[in-house]
Amino acid sequence: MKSTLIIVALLLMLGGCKSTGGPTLYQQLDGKAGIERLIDSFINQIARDEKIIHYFEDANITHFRDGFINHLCALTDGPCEYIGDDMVAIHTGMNINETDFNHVVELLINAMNELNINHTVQNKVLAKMAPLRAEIIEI
Ligand code: HEM
Repeated sequence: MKSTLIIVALLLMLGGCKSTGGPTLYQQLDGKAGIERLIDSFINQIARDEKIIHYFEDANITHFRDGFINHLCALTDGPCEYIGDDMVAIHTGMNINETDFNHVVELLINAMNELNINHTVQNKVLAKMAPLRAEIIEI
């Protein structure tokens, strides 16, 4: 738990770094099919989590799934254009605190572990997401 938080904090600082050459992160995640598997596992994690599920009480899960898949595809340099609302617009009013944000990141890590995604790739995914936290926490 503690080490996860330290890793997330470090990744926050690394968030601006770009990789050069080689397969895209999208390809390393096994493309669209891999991202779909990951988000399905992530949604299962959220559904089982008593601390987080209440945020999703009024959410349309199919819409959330499609939006998150598309967003992650674009974020990992895949062939997608995210056309949903921006992160601030979506999360405004949810009052997500830092603890819950970190917990959701842990659920995503659980999902990546469940799918045996290697830790180098996991860290790259987290590094892409870390800069978004300011657009999501306590807004
Ligand atoms: C870096 C972390 C996060 C990212 C990248 C992210 C991204 C997204 C995306 C792409 C969507 C769907 C957009 C669409 O409608 O097309 C979404 C929806 C949502 N997110 Fe997040 N999110 C993050 C963290 C969180 C956290 C920590 C929570 C709650 C604790 C949360 C709660 C929600 C909820 C409830 C919705 C559904 C809103 C609705 O449809 O009514 N998100 N998020």
